Amino acid sequence: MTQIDQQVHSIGPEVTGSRIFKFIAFLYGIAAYLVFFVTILYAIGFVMGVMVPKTIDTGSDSSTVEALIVNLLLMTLFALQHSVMARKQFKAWWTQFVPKAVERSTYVLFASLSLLLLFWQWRPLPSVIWNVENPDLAVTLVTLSFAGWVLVFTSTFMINHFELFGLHQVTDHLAGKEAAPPRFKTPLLYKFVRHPIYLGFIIAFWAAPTMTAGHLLFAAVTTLYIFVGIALEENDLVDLFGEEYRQYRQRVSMLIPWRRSV
Ligand SMILES: C[S@@+](CC[C@H](N)C(=O)[O-])C[C@H]1O[C@@H](n2cnc3c(N)ncnc32)[C@H](O)[C@@H]1O
Repeated sequence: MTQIDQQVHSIGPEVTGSRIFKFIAFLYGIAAYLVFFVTILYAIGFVMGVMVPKTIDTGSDSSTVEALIVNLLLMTLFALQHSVMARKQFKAWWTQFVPKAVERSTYVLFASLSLLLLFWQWRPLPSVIWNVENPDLAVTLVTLSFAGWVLVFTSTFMINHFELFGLHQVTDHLAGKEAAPPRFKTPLLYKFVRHPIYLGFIIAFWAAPTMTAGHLLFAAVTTLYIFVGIALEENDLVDLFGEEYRQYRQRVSMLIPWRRSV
Protein backbone atom coordinates (compact mmCIF):
# COMPACT_ATOMS: atom_id res chain seq x y z
CA MET A 1 0.00 0.00 0.00
CA THR A 2 1.27 3.47 -0.85
CA GLN A 3 1.29 6.16 1.79
CA ILE A 4 -1.78 7.80 0.26
CA ASP A 5 -3.66 4.47 0.15
CA GLN A 6 -2.90 4.03 3.81
CA GLN A 7 -4.16 7.50 4.55
CA VAL A 8 -7.38 6.95 2.64
CA HIS A 9 -8.06 3.47 4.01
CA SER A 10 -7.37 4.04 7.66
CA ILE A 11 -10.08 5.51 9.87
CA GLY A 12 -9.54 7.43 13.07
CA PRO A 13 -6.95 9.86 14.37
CA GLU A 14 -4.38 8.81 11.71
CA VAL A 15 -6.78 10.01 9.01
CA THR A 16 -7.78 13.22 10.77
CA GLY A 17 -4.10 13.99 11.30
CA SER A 18 -3.01 13.30 7.72
CA ARG A 19 -2.10 16.13 5.35
CA ILE A 20 -4.61 15.07 2.74
CA PHE A 21 -7.40 15.00 5.32
CA LYS A 22 -6.41 18.40 6.62
CA PHE A 23 -6.62 19.80 3.12
CA ILE A 24 -9.99 18.14 2.41
CA ALA A 25 -11.28 19.43 5.77
CA PHE A 26 -10.08 22.91 4.83
CA LEU A 27 -11.88 22.79 1.45
CA TYR A 28 -15.00 21.48 3.16
CA GLY A 29 -14.84 24.34 5.68
CA ILE A 30 -14.57 26.87 2.84
CA ALA A 31 -17.48 25.23 0.98
CA ALA A 32 -19.64 25.28 4.14
CA TYR A 33 -18.75 28.95 4.69
CA LEU A 34 -19.69 29.85 1.11
CA VAL A 35 -23.04 28.05 1.47
CA PHE A 36 -23.60 30.01 4.69
CA PHE A 37 -22.67 33.29 3.00
CA VAL A 38 -25.08 32.75 0.09
CA THR A 39 -27.78 31.72 2.59
CA ILE A 40 -27.42 34.82 4.75
CA LEU A 41 -27.46 37.10 1.68
CA TYR A 42 -30.57 35.28 0.46
CA ALA A 43 -32.11 35.66 3.94
CA ILE A 44 -31.78 39.46 3.69
CA GLY A 45 -33.58 39.48 0.34
CA PHE A 46 -36.16 36.95 1.54
CA VAL A 47 -37.17 38.94 4.64
CA MET A 48 -36.90 42.42 3.09
CA GLY A 49 -38.65 41.29 -0.09
CA VAL A 50 -35.93 42.51 -2.46
CA MET A 51 -33.59 41.11 -5.10
CA VAL A 52 -34.37 37.40 -4.71
CA PRO A 53 -36.73 35.27 -6.82
CA LYS A 54 -38.75 34.05 -3.83
CA THR A 55 -39.46 36.23 -0.80
CA ILE A 56 -41.42 35.80 2.41
CA ASP A 57 -44.50 37.15 0.57
CA THR A 58 -44.26 35.19 -2.67
CA GLY A 59 -44.64 31.55 -3.67
CA SER A 60 -47.34 29.10 -4.62
CA ASP A 61 -50.88 29.67 -3.35
CA SER A 62 -52.06 27.42 -0.55
CA SER A 63 -54.80 27.41 2.05
CA THR A 64 -54.16 29.29 5.30
CA VAL A 65 -54.10 26.02 7.24
CA GLU A 66 -51.59 24.42 4.88
CA ALA A 67 -49.42 27.55 4.96
CA LEU A 68 -49.49 27.66 8.77
CA ILE A 69 -48.61 23.98 9.13
CA VAL A 70 -45.83 23.99 6.52
CA ASN A 71 -44.28 27.24 7.80
CA LEU A 72 -44.38 26.16 11.44
CA LEU A 73 -42.81 22.81 10.52
CA LEU A 74 -40.04 24.55 8.58
CA MET A 75 -39.27 26.90 11.48
CA THR A 76 -39.39 24.01 13.98
CA LEU A 77 -36.95 22.02 11.87
CA PHE A 78 -34.54 24.96 11.81
CA ALA A 79 -34.93 25.58 15.56
CA LEU A 80 -34.35 21.91 16.41
CA GLN A 81 -31.32 21.63 14.16
CA HIS A 82 -29.89 24.86 15.50
CA SER A 83 -30.42 24.12 19.19
CA VAL A 84 -29.82 20.37 19.35
CA MET A 85 -26.63 20.43 17.29
CA ALA A 86 -25.25 23.31 19.41
CA ARG A 87 -25.50 21.44 22.74
CA LYS A 88 -22.32 20.05 24.22
CA GLN A 89 -23.85 16.58 24.82
CA PHE A 90 -24.73 16.35 21.12
CA LYS A 91 -21.28 17.60 20.12
CA ALA A 92 -19.62 15.01 22.37
CA TRP A 93 -21.70 12.27 20.73
CA TRP A 94 -21.36 13.22 17.10
CA THR A 95 -17.66 14.10 17.16
CA GLN A 96 -17.19 10.34 17.47
CA PHE A 97 -18.21 10.29 13.78
CA VAL A 98 -17.53 13.83 12.57
CA PRO A 99 -13.92 15.00 13.03
CA LYS A 100 -13.67 17.84 15.56
CA ALA A 101 -11.97 20.15 13.06
CA VAL A 102 -15.07 20.20 10.82
CA GLU A 103 -17.71 19.99 13.56
CA ARG A 104 -18.51 23.72 13.42
CA SER A 105 -18.47 23.78 9.59
CA THR A 106 -20.91 20.86 9.51
CA TYR A 107 -23.17 22.65 11.99
CA VAL A 108 -23.06 25.79 9.82
CA LEU A 109 -23.75 23.73 6.69
CA PHE A 110 -26.78 21.98 8.23
CA ALA A 111 -28.13 25.30 9.56
CA SER A 112 -27.76 26.86 6.10
CA LEU A 113 -29.43 23.89 4.38
CA SER A 114 -32.40 23.97 6.76
CA LEU A 115 -32.76 27.72 6.09
CA LEU A 116 -32.56 27.23 2.33
CA LEU A 117 -35.29 24.60 2.64
CA LEU A 118 -37.37 27.14 4.56
CA PHE A 119 -36.89 29.82 1.87
CA TRP A 120 -37.77 27.32 -0.86
CA GLN A 121 -40.84 25.78 0.74
CA TRP A 122 -42.17 28.83 2.64
CA ARG A 123 -45.86 29.47 1.91
CA PRO A 124 -46.92 33.13 1.75
CA LEU A 125 -49.78 34.41 3.92
CA PRO A 126 -50.53 37.64 2.07
CA SER A 127 -53.15 39.34 4.30
CA VAL A 128 -51.78 42.74 5.25
CA ILE A 129 -51.51 43.40 8.99
CA TRP A 130 -50.07 46.88 8.62
CA ASN A 131 -48.99 49.03 5.72
CA VAL A 132 -47.13 52.26 6.39
CA GLU A 133 -48.22 54.81 3.80
CA ASN A 134 -46.11 57.72 4.97
CA PRO A 135 -43.07 57.48 2.63
CA ASP A 136 -40.63 58.89 5.22
CA LEU A 137 -41.71 56.40 7.83
CA ALA A 138 -41.62 53.56 5.28
CA VAL A 139 -38.03 54.47 4.32
CA THR A 140 -37.10 54.72 8.01
CA LEU A 141 -38.41 51.20 8.59
CA VAL A 142 -36.53 49.76 5.60
CA THR A 143 -33.37 51.51 6.81
CA LEU A 144 -33.91 50.15 10.31
CA SER A 145 -34.35 46.62 8.97
CA PHE A 146 -31.14 46.98 6.97
CA ALA A 147 -29.41 48.36 10.07
CA GLY A 148 -30.52 45.20 11.89
CA TRP A 149 -28.68 43.07 9.31
CA VAL A 150 -25.61 45.30 9.60
CA LEU A 151 -25.75 44.84 13.39
CA VAL A 152 -25.89 41.04 12.94
CA PHE A 153 -22.95 41.04 10.56
CA THR A 154 -20.71 43.46 12.47
CA SER A 155 -21.40 41.73 15.80
CA THR A 156 -20.21 38.39 14.38
CA PHE A 157 -16.87 40.09 13.70
CA MET A 158 -16.73 41.45 17.26
CA ILE A 159 -17.09 37.99 18.74
CA ASN A 160 -15.07 36.18 16.04
CA HIS A 161 -16.76 35.78 12.69
CA PHE A 162 -14.41 33.13 11.32
CA GLU A 163 -14.59 30.95 14.43
CA LEU A 164 -18.39 31.25 14.58
CA PHE A 165 -18.65 29.93 11.02
CA GLY A 166 -15.99 27.21 11.24
CA LEU A 167 -13.22 28.68 9.08
CA HIS A 168 -10.87 29.34 11.97
CA GLN A 169 -11.06 25.70 13.07
CA VAL A 170 -10.21 24.23 9.63
CA THR A 171 -7.43 26.79 9.09
CA ASP A 172 -5.83 25.99 12.47
CA HIS A 173 -6.17 22.29 11.69
CA LEU A 174 -4.48 22.76 8.31
CA ALA A 175 -1.63 24.65 9.99
CA GLY A 176 -1.28 21.86 12.56
CA LYS A 177 -2.32 24.13 15.43
CA GLU A 178 -4.30 22.91 18.44
CA ALA A 179 -7.81 24.36 18.63
CA ALA A 180 -7.78 27.21 21.15
CA PRO A 181 -10.21 26.83 24.08
CA PRO A 182 -13.28 29.14 23.93
CA ARG A 183 -12.65 32.58 25.42
CA PHE A 184 -15.17 34.84 27.10
CA LYS A 185 -15.29 38.21 25.32
CA THR A 186 -17.17 41.45 25.81
CA PRO A 187 -15.92 43.69 23.00
CA LEU A 188 -17.68 46.90 21.90
CA LEU A 189 -21.44 46.25 21.65
CA TYR A 190 -21.15 43.26 24.01
CA LYS A 191 -20.48 45.83 26.74
CA PHE A 192 -24.03 47.17 26.27
CA VAL A 193 -26.05 44.04 25.46
CA ARG A 194 -25.27 40.37 25.84
CA HIS A 195 -26.81 39.37 22.50
CA PRO A 196 -26.27 41.99 19.78
CA ILE A 197 -26.52 39.39 16.98
CA TYR A 198 -29.97 38.29 18.15
CA LEU A 199 -31.00 41.93 18.67
CA GLY A 200 -30.01 42.59 15.06
CA PHE A 201 -32.20 39.72 13.85
CA ILE A 202 -35.20 40.95 15.86
CA ILE A 203 -34.85 44.48 14.41
CA ALA A 204 -34.39 43.12 10.87
CA PHE A 205 -37.47 40.89 11.11
CA TRP A 206 -39.89 43.41 12.69
CA ALA A 207 -38.99 46.67 10.94
CA ALA A 208 -41.19 46.28 7.87
CA PRO A 209 -43.26 48.98 6.17
CA THR A 210 -45.69 46.31 4.98
CA MET A 211 -46.29 43.50 7.44
CA THR A 212 -48.15 40.52 6.01
CA ALA A 213 -49.52 37.65 8.09
CA GLY A 214 -46.70 35.41 6.77
CA HIS A 215 -44.01 37.94 7.70
CA LEU A 216 -45.62 38.43 11.12
CA LEU A 217 -45.67 34.67 11.71
CA PHE A 218 -41.98 34.49 10.80
CA ALA A 219 -41.04 37.46 13.02
CA ALA A 220 -43.09 36.24 16.00
CA VAL A 221 -41.89 32.61 15.92
CA THR A 222 -38.24 33.51 15.35
CA THR A 223 -38.37 36.08 18.19
CA LEU A 224 -39.84 33.45 20.49
CA TYR A 225 -37.14 31.04 19.39
CA ILE A 226 -34.43 33.65 20.04
CA PHE A 227 -35.56 33.84 23.70
CA VAL A 228 -35.42 30.03 24.00
CA GLY A 229 -32.03 30.05 22.24
CA ILE A 230 -30.72 32.70 24.65
CA ALA A 231 -31.76 30.62 27.68
CA LEU A 232 -29.98 27.54 26.27
CA GLU A 233 -26.91 29.49 25.17
CA GLU A 234 -26.57 31.25 28.53
CA ASN A 235 -26.76 27.92 30.39
CA ASP A 236 -23.83 26.72 28.31
CA LEU A 237 -21.97 30.00 28.83
CA VAL A 238 -22.41 29.74 32.61
CA ASP A 239 -21.12 26.15 32.46
CA LEU A 240 -18.18 27.28 30.38
CA PHE A 241 -17.19 30.55 32.03
CA GLY A 242 -18.83 30.22 35.48
CA GLU A 243 -18.79 33.27 37.76
CA GLU A 244 -17.42 35.53 35.02
CA TYR A 245 -20.54 35.01 32.90
CA ARG A 246 -22.89 35.19 35.91
CA GLN A 247 -21.50 38.60 36.79
CA TYR A 248 -21.70 39.73 33.16
CA ARG A 249 -25.38 38.70 33.15
CA GLN A 250 -26.03 40.83 36.21
CA ARG A 251 -24.14 43.80 34.83
CA VAL A 252 -25.29 43.88 31.20
CA SER A 253 -28.82 43.69 29.70
CA MET A 254 -29.90 40.87 27.48
CA LEU A 255 -31.13 42.81 24.43
CA ILE A 256 -32.16 46.35 25.33
CA PRO A 257 -29.25 48.45 26.62
CA TRP A 258 -31.30 50.66 28.92
CA ARG A 259 -33.44 47.87 30.43
CA ARG A 260 -31.72 45.49 32.83
CA SER A 261 -34.52 42.89 32.76
CA VAL A 262 -34.51 42.25 29.00
C1 LIG B 1 -24.56 32.90 17.10
S1 LIG B 1 -23.47 33.39 18.35
C2 LIG B 1 -24.50 34.51 19.22
C3 LIG B 1 -23.75 35.32 20.20
C4 LIG B 1 -24.63 36.22 21.07
N1 LIG B 1 -25.69 35.46 21.65
C5 LIG B 1 -25.20 37.37 20.27
O1 LIG B 1 -26.41 37.41 20.02
O2 LIG B 1 -24.42 38.26 19.89
C6 LIG B 1 -23.46 32.01 19.44
C7 LIG B 1 -22.08 31.64 19.94
O3 LIG B 1 -21.49 32.74 20.61
C8 LIG B 1 -20.90 32.31 21.85
N2 LIG B 1 -20.93 33.46 22.76
C9 LIG B 1 -21.99 34.20 23.09
N3 LIG B 1 -21.62 35.22 23.90
C10 LIG B 1 -20.29 35.13 24.06
C11 LIG B 1 -19.30 35.90 24.76
N4 LIG B 1 -19.63 37.00 25.47
N5 LIG B 1 -18.00 35.52 24.69
C12 LIG B 1 -17.65 34.45 23.97
N6 LIG B 1 -18.51 33.66 23.29
C13 LIG B 1 -19.82 33.99 23.32
C14 LIG B 1 -21.79 31.17 22.29
O4 LIG B 1 -21.12 30.27 23.14
C15 LIG B 1 -22.13 30.51 20.96
O5 LIG B 1 -21.16 29.57 20.59
